[in-house]
Amino acid sequence: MTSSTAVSRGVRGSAAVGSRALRSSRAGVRVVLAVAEGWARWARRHPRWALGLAPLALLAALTQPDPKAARVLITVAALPGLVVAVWEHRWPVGYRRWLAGPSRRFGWRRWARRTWPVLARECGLSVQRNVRRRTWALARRNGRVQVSSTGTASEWVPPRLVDVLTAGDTLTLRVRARMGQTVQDLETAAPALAAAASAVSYRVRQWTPSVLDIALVMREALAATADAQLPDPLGRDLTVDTVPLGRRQDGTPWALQVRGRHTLVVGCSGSGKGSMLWGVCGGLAPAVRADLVRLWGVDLKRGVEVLMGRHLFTTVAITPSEAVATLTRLLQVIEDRGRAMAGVSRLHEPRPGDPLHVLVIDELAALTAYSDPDTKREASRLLAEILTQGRALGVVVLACVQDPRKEVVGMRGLFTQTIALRLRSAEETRMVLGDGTAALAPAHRLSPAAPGSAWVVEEDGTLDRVRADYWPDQLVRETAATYPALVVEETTGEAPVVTQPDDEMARADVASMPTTRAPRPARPTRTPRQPRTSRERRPRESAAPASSVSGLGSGSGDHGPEAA
Ligand SMILES: Nc1ncnc2c1ncn2[C@@H]1O[C@H](COP(=O)(O)OP(=O)(O)OP(=O)(O)O)[C@@H](O)[C@H]1O
Repeated sequence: MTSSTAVSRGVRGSAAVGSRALRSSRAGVRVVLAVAEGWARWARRHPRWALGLAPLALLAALTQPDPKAARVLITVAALPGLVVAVWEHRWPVGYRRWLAGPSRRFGWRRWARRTWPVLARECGLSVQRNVRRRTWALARRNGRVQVSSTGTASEWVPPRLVDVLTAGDTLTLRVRARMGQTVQDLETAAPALAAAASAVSYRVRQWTPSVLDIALVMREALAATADAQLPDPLGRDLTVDTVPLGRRQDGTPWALQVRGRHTLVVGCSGSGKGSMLWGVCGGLAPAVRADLVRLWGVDLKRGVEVLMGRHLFTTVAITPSEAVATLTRLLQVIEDRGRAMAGVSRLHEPRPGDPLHVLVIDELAALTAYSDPDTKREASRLLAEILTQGRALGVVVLACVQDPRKEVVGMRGLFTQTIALRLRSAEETRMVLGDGTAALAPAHRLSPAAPGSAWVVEEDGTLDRVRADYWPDQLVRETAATYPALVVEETTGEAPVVTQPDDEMARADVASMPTTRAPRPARPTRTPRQPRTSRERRPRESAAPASSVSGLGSGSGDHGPEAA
């Protein structure tokens, strides 16, 4: 018995010693991990320092008399920082995705949750209330023993922070208005919250009637220029609803709705209107090649901008009379299509041969404000008709202008979406984006160092900051050469000529163009085209436009003469 007890004691004793050793080694591992994590965080914020400290730690270790201490020194002082710094340097994308991004977002969430009571109070969202509190303590009062006592205390009551969400570079505070408060009160405090969080900008979105999302953009994702790429050929779905134009302020892609929208792009000189124009024209290029879209260009600044990608356009007008002829032709298209669609369809569906017509006007003011009175009057009348009737019939307008005043763009209100590039004043921002937007979407404060940046109004009424990708001249030429328009029309308003541009010729032509956007001395002369033989035409693509000489692109399929 004695021996078995001794044995069992011995076993228990050794087990206890073992488990103690295990516990202490686990604790040691936890300490090492905590130190490494702290190190990694520090090293992430200061990668160059971390990298610089590694040789110092190595030096210190080499001069250590005790080799064990030297090893510990190297491990603790240098290794985590070194690993992080090397990771960031060699694999920046993975580093940002797996370490820097999550750790940054974790920090934002923790900061928001911890500081919310103070944040809400300092930003004017909390109220002070007197509350009755019961405290539990034994006390003798008036000869009686009391277990608890009640008293009043004053405390700050913030609105409830329902959730804290992070995605990309955005920290979103989902806040429920407290009793007696409205979401407008929460919205008013958004600039102060953004400033307290050192956010680059913010946007608000009503989640429910009493809950507001305040999205704080914590890092500037739009600082760097991004070059556009040659668009991919059209997919099978043949859709032209939106065109990708660039990035949003949270780093996600930004696409513009084209079909069913008239777009007005406003920005002062050098703000990057060209990026928007080529973003749309270049983005639609594959659809142009499939005759799913036809681009009609009006550029009264001698065609400097639009002629850069001439092959993409069905027609280009560079004089006031040509512009009026172009607008007249488009109105004719609207009338023909309207007749064909009446009672059949209420919204035009583009298809090859029955395309979406996009009128692209580079400087609208040159047509509606600075041309001679007759042209001005006629052009404004025609454009107003196109803007009011064209949308559902598959004729949309994209116009760029520097000055948004009513005397310059009288039909400003007829555009269904606006893009505010850098503007000159808060007043202009209000004119372009609407009342009350100057504070929420300060387009007049966009940096001249970031051309192509703009504020846009989203479908749900929220405002977002975006930046268009840059279209260098070479890319414009290459895109035009790769996807030349199938149908080319003279600007005099004559019947369209269906052509199958010779790709080789187009490329050679493009290669010989000047490399900068220098004004051309004169418009390239074009010899009247001879009708082509049926063998030269593409059977399907040519059939529709050829038969629609007077009704260019007016409905096909279900609702158009081309259906026959
Ligand atoms: N998205 C962009 N990203 C970076 N740089 C850009 C971008 N868009 C334009 N830029 C730069 O800004 C310059 C001016 O752009 P752009 O010619 O498009 O301005 P604009 O608004 O059309 O001016 P203007 O009305 O005087 O013609 C360009 O030469 C280019 O260097």
